[in-house]
Amino acid sequence: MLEVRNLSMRFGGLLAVDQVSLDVNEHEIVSIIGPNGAGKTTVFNCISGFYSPTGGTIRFQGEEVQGKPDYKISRLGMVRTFQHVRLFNKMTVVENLLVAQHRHLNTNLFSGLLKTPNYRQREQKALDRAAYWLDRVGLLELANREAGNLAYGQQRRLEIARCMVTEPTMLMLDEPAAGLNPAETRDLNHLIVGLKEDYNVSVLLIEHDMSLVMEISDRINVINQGRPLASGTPEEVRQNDDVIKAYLGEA
Ligand SMILES: Nc1ncnc2c1ncn2[C@@H]1O[C@H](COP(=O)(O)OP(=O)(O)OP(=O)(O)O)[C@@H](O)[C@H]1O
Repeated sequence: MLEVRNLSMRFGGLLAVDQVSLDVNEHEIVSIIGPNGAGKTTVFNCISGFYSPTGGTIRFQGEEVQGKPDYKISRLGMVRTFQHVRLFNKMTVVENLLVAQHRHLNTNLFSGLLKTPNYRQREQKALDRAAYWLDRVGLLELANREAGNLAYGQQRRLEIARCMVTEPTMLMLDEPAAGLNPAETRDLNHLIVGLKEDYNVSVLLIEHDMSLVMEISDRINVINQGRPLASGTPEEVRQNDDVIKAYLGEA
């Protein structure tokens, strides 16, 4: 469903991403790993429309999307989280999920002002979806808390719920386990696998926590200094000499 070919991104004199190709098929969890500064987040930013890549093509469900703005890409069904949590801290937990749906649906201003029956119906559906996802990620009891007051692990789950209320077909997670304790990381593992199994979303994941990556990934792409280093199943990548060298070099 996602097909990235020869993706490149140059920032002035720095070639941060150099000819990276990767695929995500339906019903797959695919990870991107690599040492710090390898270019993982830049790849994400190009795919999700935050950057316009300087080279290569990105096809999502057959359509070329490179250079399209992020809101258009998310409406095609590809949504992401960020390395650093980006919630509306002063809004409540449930409001965060309602705003996400409004932005996604491009709600017509006039139908909103006039509160047409159709608008009310959509509002109710948005609320139902928000409640459903809060329950699914274990935050329903905290629906009316300010998002900024949640514990860090809860904020991470809320971010995932915020993606899921828009009913994506592909979820992109940028270091979702960063800052989580081992128990929270285990819960996250179950949550991500559950999203794939129960809602048929494909997942593209950047993650430094190797045990999580190895456990849940169907395939892994390794990049190093912007360039593709290896790809394959967790077992293949684990045994790849270049990968071992790159990681030992970093340590
Ligand atoms: N907007 C930007 N302008 C200039 N350089 C950038 C920009 N974004 C990233 N870079 C550079 O591109 C390179 C790759 O960065 P990137 O954040 O993609 O790496 P990463 O693999 O995600 O790293 P980490 O694991 O530390 O998050 C780095 O050298 C970084 O400094």
